[in-house]
Amino acid sequence: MVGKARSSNFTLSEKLDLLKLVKPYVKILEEHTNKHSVIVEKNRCWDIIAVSYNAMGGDRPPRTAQGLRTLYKRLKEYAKQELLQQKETQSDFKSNISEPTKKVMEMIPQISSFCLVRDRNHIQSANLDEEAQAGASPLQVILDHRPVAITVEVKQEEDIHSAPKEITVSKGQEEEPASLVKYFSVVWCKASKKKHKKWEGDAVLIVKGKSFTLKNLEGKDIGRGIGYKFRELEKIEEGQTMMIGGKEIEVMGIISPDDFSSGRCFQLGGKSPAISNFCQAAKKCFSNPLKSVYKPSSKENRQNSFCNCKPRHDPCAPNSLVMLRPDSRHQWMFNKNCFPLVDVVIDPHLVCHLRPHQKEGIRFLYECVMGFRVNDRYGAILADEMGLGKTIQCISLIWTLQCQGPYGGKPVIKKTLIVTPGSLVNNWRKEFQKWLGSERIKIFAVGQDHKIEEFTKSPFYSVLIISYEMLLRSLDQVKNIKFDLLICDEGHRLKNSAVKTTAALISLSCEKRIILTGTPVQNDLQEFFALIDFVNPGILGPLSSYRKIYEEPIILSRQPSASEEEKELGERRAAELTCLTGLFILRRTQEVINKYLPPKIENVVFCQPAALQIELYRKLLNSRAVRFCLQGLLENSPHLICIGALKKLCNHPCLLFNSIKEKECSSTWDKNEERSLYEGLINVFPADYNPFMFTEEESGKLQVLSKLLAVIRELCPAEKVVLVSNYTQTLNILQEVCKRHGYAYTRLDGQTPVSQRQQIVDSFNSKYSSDFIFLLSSKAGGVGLNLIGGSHLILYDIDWNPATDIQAMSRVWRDGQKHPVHIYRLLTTGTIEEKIYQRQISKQDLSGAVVDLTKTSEHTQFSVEELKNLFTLHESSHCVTHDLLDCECTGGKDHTGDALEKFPISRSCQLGPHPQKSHSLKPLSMAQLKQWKHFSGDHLSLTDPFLERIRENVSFFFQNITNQTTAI
Ligand SMILES: Nc1ncnc2c1ncn2[C@@H]1O[C@H](COP(=O)(O)OP(=O)(O)OP(=O)(O)O)[C@@H](O)[C@H]1O
Ligand SMILES: [Mg+2]
Repeated sequence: MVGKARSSNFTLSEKLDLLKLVKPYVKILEEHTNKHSVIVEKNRCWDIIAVSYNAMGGDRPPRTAQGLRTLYKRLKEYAKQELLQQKETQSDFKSNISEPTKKVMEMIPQISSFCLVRDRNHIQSANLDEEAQAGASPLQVILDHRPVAITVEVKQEEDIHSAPKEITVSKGQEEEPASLVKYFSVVWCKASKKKHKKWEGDAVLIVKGKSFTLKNLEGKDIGRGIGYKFRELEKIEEGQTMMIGGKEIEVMGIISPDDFSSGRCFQLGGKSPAISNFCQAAKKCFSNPLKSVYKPSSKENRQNSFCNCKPRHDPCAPNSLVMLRPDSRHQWMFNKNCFPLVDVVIDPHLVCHLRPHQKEGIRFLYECVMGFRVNDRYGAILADEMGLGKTIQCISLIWTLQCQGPYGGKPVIKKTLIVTPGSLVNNWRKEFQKWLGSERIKIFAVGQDHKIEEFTKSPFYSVLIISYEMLLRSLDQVKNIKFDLLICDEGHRLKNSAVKTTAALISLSCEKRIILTGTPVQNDLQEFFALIDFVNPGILGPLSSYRKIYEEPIILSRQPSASEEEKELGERRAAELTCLTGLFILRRTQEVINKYLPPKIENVVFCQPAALQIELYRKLLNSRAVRFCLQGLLENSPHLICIGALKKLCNHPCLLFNSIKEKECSSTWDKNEERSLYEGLINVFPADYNPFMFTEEESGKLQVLSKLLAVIRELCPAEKVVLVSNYTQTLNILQEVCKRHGYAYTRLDGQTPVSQRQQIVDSFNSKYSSDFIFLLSSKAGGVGLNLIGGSHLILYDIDWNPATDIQAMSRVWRDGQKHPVHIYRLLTTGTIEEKIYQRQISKQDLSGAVVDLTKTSEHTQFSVEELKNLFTLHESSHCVTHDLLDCECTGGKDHTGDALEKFPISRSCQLGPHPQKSHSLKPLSMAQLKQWKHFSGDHLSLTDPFLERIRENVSFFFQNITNQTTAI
């Protein structure tokens, strides 16, 4: 398929592809061949090459069509030689070719590979691999598919520069046109009479009726005008040069509405990543085309290298997991020494343990880091939901790349760096040992007794595991080690490129980068950019253009006031962004492993507040501080102090008592906002109140908890409980309860030394452990932990951020869990806790609010209306959340609501509407909650023995069972 037939019908994308294709040729030819300044007029495709080059070049545009033709001839010659070469593989034909030509040739795979990517995505789907396999040389295939062989008609330079016509402003007589919108790709410069224009850049011209907008390729408006003669605007066509709004423009092509609304016309622009990276890639190609793939030394005998070209494991064995073979483009770039292709096969020792989604995940990671998926990009984001085994997928990848490779079987990597939260360093080490034993691979986990120097000195270790904190401290040492693969576990923390950790990781030169995260990465478009830019630097262009092209239209389209047009544009841009990034992001939901897991019984338990709590609550709501807040006097954020106090009270009144006493003693008490909140509150407590002698009866939730622990102990004596709170002080109270009841416990919170964390986890998970309770501060160290020793998890308090709670709840229901899992989420009826829960499940749906693991309630913004709602106590309701569901049941019998949806289904992802899956770990929505079984505490026959025993203090339950077939 030589491109003749397509010469006159090129889309903008194709033209720009072509520009990228030819630009380096022009440059090189300009340096090394005779310069013939010939203007190409008729064929706009060639023209755009010359013009755009001109826009980037010096004063006098080269416009060297002749040079291009010479180049094309050379390419053809080269192709011929290449074919000959297939017959005489031993001789090194390249040595006969002159230096500049050689350079051009070396660039061919880079250039054409770029075209392949674009072809696949946007232009056509030429099956190059198939043709390559059918015997054509890679180069021949590439040449045949590139739109290079087009007819060139040459005109004299003088012909082209007729004076541009000025588009005239309408005198107001014209009738209003139909608002058809047209888009054009143009080059522009300031108006001048010079013959040889110095084009200043590419742009997109949008013409609508009598008005126009000119946007540069970063999406910024650089010109606007209204009141033009629409008949003239309507007539604009390809090739036309004109003056508009004080700028001279030349129309290079028509942009389809589709290319505009997807934003594709901007991606391919002059300063866009595509070009700059392409140029970089071309440069790199001259220096070291093999990159980190094994490169034989010049002395190395090819014969020798061929010795180990058998696959390490049998690719034909039943159940073998064989990786994708590199395509012709990849071979061309990375197998310059023509090593034989060897199948990369995952070690069967691992494969026998892998779940199907994990096999798919390994294939995905392999293709990303090898650069199979996106040309010259080696990054990936594995965003599987929590507990899906991201660790084993990475271990399989590391082990494979370290021992194998597609070219002559040579290993692709030598050293891997794994950066992870401190509490997971040892978990990684253990997982390596679990899946590979201690002989196959030598792992070094940096810790107090294991200094990084040991790793540097020893040739045995190939994997370094280090915490984010330690990485910062020993960055200089880490930088001195050459790592070929970098894995960032719980990598959503890299979402802010300004933070030190991200900057440190960016400074490592490793190209193959993987981010692992169980938290959705698409909640916030800027954070999304940071993560993408980390794994595949520059792929979305500079942040400024990303904002204009994607973020702004997408966010605008989500505003309630968005016009149909804005909505459509936003959706298209979101779809395009998903499509662009989807090649290297993989996310699977919990559903894929549900079938391997025991049942999960999830309960939301609404606990009646104790009398003392109600009294204190009323008093707090009547305080001056709360009244100020409701008047909108929110300077110094007094509302956050009020919220904090109410939350403490819900956990236990003694926490509030402690706070008041603490403040009373502090020197700033008089000036403190807290004074207006706490005034008179101490009198509500009994005169001899001693917070250390707190009782369970003083807190509704504590009463329920205490009963719950007793019934678990009684009904399932062999099972254990994970008890979660986000507050250390609350954990102290829970710990005291354990002591009082004689329950053996262990505890992990922010203060637990990193070196001890894994030991604590292991000991709890061990069947020999006598611990009944694991006290966990979820925020301080919950991420990534496996607490499968526990089969009951109680969430004592609620966080604003649903992700924090989901993180905590995912610790027990995961691979390896033997018992049915019971999850209890305790909320105090009618209080702020219910409101936070509602906000988690409904408010965030409506606003599309962004959740952030690192942000605390201190960052939460509220309107006065919202504060009014937060600062209301609903004393007479059994469950305000149920009241909001619009459910006609009275809670008197088991009820599963109908599908009536008052609230929209949760959408945690900003990149387009995704259907909510019931078992995925996304925050629950109101509509889904309504589907849960629900009943009031005085319901007559509770079938759940655990709930039966705690009902006395409970006003309402919601229950949902996953994997019900085998439940309880
Ligand atoms: N194929 C498997 N067979 C048995 N157990 C498995 C398998 N895959 C993973 N596991 C176990 O499942 C548990 C969870 O795996 P892992 O810690 O890798 O999850 P994750 O995806 O990293 O979750 P998180 O996002 O919470 O960190 C681990 O104990 C792991 O050993
Ligand atoms: Mg993990």
